[in-house]
Amino acid sequence: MAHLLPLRVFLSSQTQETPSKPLKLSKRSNNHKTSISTAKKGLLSPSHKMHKLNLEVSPHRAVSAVRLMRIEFGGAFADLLNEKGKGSGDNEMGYVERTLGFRTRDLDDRDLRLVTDIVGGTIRWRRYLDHLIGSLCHDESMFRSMEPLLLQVLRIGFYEIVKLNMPPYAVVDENVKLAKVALRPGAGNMVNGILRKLVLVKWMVRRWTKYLGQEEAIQLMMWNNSDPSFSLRANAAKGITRDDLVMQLNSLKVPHEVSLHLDDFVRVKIGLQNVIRAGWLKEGLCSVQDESAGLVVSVVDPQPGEDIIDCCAAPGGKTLYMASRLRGKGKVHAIDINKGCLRILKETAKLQKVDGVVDTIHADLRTFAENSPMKSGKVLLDAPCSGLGVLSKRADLRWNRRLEDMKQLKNLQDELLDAASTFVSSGGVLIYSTCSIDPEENEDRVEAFLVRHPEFRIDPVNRYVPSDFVTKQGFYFSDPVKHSLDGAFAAHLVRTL
Ligand SMILES: C[S@@+](CC[C@H](N)C(=O)[O-])C[C@H]1O[C@@H](n2cnc3c(N)ncnc32)[C@H](O)[C@@H]1O
Repeated sequence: MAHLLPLRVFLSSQTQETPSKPLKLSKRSNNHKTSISTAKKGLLSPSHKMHKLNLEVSPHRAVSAVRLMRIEFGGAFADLLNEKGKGSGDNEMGYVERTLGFRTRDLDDRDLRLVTDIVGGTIRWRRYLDHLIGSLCHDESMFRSMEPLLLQVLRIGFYEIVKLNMPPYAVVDENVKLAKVALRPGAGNMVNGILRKLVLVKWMVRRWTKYLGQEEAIQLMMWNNSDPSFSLRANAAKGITRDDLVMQLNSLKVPHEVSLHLDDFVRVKIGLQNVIRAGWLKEGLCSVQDESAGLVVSVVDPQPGEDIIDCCAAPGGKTLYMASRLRGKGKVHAIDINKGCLRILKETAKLQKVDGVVDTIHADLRTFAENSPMKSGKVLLDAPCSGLGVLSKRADLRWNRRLEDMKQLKNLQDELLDAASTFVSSGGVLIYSTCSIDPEENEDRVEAFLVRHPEFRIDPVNRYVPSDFVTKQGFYFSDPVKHSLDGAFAAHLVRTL
């Protein structure tokens, strides 16, 4: 990724040659040239006289960037990590000037501590930081072709925000300044764009690293950035089998794999547009549904003749699959607060020929449950959630979700769980599911629910899904990294009284 461009500069730095032409444009240098008179506060030693002094750029960032370049390209590893400034100040500024085209004020003790921390930390976390940076670039080529100094500035900014928890907008401003002065205005704009994206997703990254560890967090980020694959479900209610679907995909020359976990599903990596053009979706012969969602329906295990209450049903992916598994006998009562999405559900049910076994109820589950005498042996609550398990398909969520949303969502999930539980008859089951991979929306919600409702207990899902998807606690969990599917969670809770 980082290339050889600055080698000349570093070799000259390492050998202490007379400063060669710096790596910058003279226009930029002129803008920031400051005479020694600006150093009257005693920050500069006499040897700095007549050099270009920039008092805007933070010294610890300029020095860190240059040390990182020397380490990466000059092999100066051990010395530089230990260089504590004792007698090295002049040398250090010499390197900075030869590389960046300007000096900063000398480093004070705090700056020196920061340099040591940032340089050491950036090296230790480089793989992680680079994945993060790469994941926030437009595309891989942007990252791969990034000039080395720009990449160092970004690594510093990322490390300061993610690992040192420094005030993010100050970090953005300071590193933008450095990139502008040391490279050019366009480089500053690039740093600005990428670091601002990081500010938006920082909380997610920290959370994943906390829950999954560094390696798995990296893999999850890679998954979230990869091209999503889609699954198609053959619609049995219209007499379509998976074999029919496979034949159709073959005739359209769409590469596919049959699902290893669900009889009705086929996975399509590319060519979904061809299927759409062929009109199969419009005719209701199949639907786009991730296998991770299909496996939640397996946890519900709908059987012909059953009455199932689907508490948060719209837009209806799981309702419709459950309905098709009823084989024309029984009912799915689909409740949702969103009238528009419920209307879509109703129309799709008609299209897919399962409208005979679906009825829709437009209501806020919380008030509806207080006044309804409805009871059932199977109740599904597919709760509103952060959607952190489906970021490969819903990239928009990355920029729109806030940490503050999590608290609100958890409260709502608790309220909806309490409401849904009132529908469950004695001996019946409540299935709680999300498309999140966040334990606070999954395991923690179930744990809190069981404290409030000791009349429920966890029934392990081994009977319903392959063992690979069963957690130690007996929950269903689809892990994007492990299963190459969207993230999803489900708990099967039995009412004992
Ligand atoms: C994750 S989505 C459900 C997805 C759906 N089960 C499917 O498979 O297509 C959550 C749904 O909860 C609904 N919802 C949110 N708050 C609600 C409430 N208080 N009462 C009823 N539905 C609610 C939203 O309108 C949204 O459709």
